[in-house]
Amino acid sequence: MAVNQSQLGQMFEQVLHLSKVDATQSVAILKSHYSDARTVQAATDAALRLGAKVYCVELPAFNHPTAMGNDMTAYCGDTALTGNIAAQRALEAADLIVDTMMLLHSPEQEQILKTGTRILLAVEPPEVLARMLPTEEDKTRVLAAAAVLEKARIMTVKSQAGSDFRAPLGQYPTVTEYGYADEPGRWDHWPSGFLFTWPNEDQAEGVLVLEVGDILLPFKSYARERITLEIEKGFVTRIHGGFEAEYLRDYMSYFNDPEVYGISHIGWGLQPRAQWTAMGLHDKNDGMCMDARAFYGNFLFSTGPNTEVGGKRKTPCHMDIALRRCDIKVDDLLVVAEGQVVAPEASLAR
Ligand SMILES: O=c1ccc(O)c[nH]1
Ligand SMILES: [Fe+2]
Repeated sequence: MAVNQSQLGQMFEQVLHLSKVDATQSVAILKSHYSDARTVQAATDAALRLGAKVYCVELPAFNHPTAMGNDMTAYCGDTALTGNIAAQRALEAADLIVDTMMLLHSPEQEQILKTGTRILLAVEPPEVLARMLPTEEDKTRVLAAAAVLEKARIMTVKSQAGSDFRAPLGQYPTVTEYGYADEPGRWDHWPSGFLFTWPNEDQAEGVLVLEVGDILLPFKSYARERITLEIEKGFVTRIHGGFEAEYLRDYMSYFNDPEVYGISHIGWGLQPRAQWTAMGLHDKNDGMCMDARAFYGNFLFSTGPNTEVGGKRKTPCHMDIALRRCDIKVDDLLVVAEGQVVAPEASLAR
């Protein structure tokens, strides 16, 4: 199926309106040659219709010689903006940046946000954007869960498969993603609908067991056999299982950087329109598979960079791993029970 340009333009108008775009605002459309032309056009037309002053910043693509695959989360940190001070200043001048080329997990993104500029990432295929068009109800639910997470001192995750993971919290902030950038200095991603934080440095510990069907990004694969990760002092120390464990070990060791094993963001999915099955219906080059990160009731954990919140780990290897059927507790509150969101009440999808 395909979204027509008129529909896509109307959707962008809705999301940019939620992102507080109006005649008082300037909007920069950040792109590179690989940006989706339909998305760039729709964002530009919508911002103009909302009365904003619109400009485009096009950057020559950046490719690191060691980067593998086309998923934009496969190589994090250095981007087409790295070192391009003039372009960064041009972007910092905007009230809102629609990012169609991916700055996420780069220090430059943090520097731009600190100036008060808002960033909305939109790199998924238009049809995926359409299926998960953000709503104010999404924001209400995600913020309700964030109110619990930001006060928590520990997150624990258990599962029938054998996961038994503990992450002391408090050193890092809670990050929410509800699909639009409506506050000064806010980054968000359309589509999304989940929340996360980072474990205190060097304190996460225990075992995470990927069960058959759990998702590994950027591989864009469903695990077909169990993979067991042992975590000590905030780092993955052992990865065991069969072929898929070997594949994960080999991939991570390729970067030849001990920091790739650090536990990065951890949280859970609250988007009922995101589907666990969606990844199986898309090609690997169709975006970054936000369905996997956002599907309702997942436990999403990740490894590698934590520069997004001022952490010291700037490493290019970023694994996002979504587990089903986990029990997730923040302090003593069970928020997800065997993959079903159970609390807080205001975070439940009706
Ligand atoms: O929306 C996103 C996308 C990727 C990621 O690593 C975090 N959040
Ligand atoms: Fe991630």
